[in-house]
Amino acid sequence: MEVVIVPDAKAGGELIAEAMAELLGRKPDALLGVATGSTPLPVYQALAARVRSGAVDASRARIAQLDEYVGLPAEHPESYRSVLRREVLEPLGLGMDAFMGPDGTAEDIPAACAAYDRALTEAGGVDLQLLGIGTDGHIGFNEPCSSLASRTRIKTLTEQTRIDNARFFDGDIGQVPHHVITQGIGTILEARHLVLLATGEGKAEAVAATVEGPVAAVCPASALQLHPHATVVVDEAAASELKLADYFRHTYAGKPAWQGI
Ligand SMILES: N[C@@H]1[C@@H](O)[C@H](O)[C@@H](COP(=O)(O)O)O[C@@H]1O
Repeated sequence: MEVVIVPDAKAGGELIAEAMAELLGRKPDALLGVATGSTPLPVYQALAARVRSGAVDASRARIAQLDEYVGLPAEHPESYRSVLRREVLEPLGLGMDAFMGPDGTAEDIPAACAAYDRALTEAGGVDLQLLGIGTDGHIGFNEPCSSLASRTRIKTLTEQTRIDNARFFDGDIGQVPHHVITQGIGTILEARHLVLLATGEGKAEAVAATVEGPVAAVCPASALQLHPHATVVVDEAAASELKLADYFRHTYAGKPAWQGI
């Protein structure tokens, strides 16, 4: 696992957008796995800016969703499908034909989950999966004690995650769904490159457990330690609990620029 400590969220966004740009340069129809939440927004903004300036051609990019609320109609402004249309697809100039995601309103949720796992495989697999992290160490919506081998399935949100996400629902926890569909940890680990971005002090403990703790289902993000190409990008605040911060700084500073992340 590589840990890159950047000065701030904007720098993190630029670094990851550059990795996506490089990927699209060598594989124009790359399948980009994207996450919701506030953390990844600087990545999407930086990538969209490169597309607008002509530095990147994203016209053949494909976008795969990580997780979704169960029961919110697709057109609800806070369904993750709507969020990704607004924050990722439209800014990149992509239509919904470039998008794949699980159906949170399906009558048969287990069948919809299995269909999504199959669709990801049939699409050739995710090339680069961008992840955020919950304050409890969740990735996607894989809450603590999720199986590290899990596939896409329905999960129940913890109270803490519903409190954290209430800000997207007028601060009203009553509006935050209890159930979600999420790519499983086993599904996520099949992506070719995992890039986790964490910013702010609120994520420092979860980041330390992810990077320096044991691989344990109680911290789902620690499963990244099992992946051959995982990059954790953190700002100074999110890095503040890392015991090996100086080592990570030193290693990254000595890395040849052509290697990217
Ligand atoms: N399902 C999403 C996660 O994918 C995201 O990583 C997390 C953190 O969000 P934020 O980046 O806003 O802190 O929120 C939600 O729970």
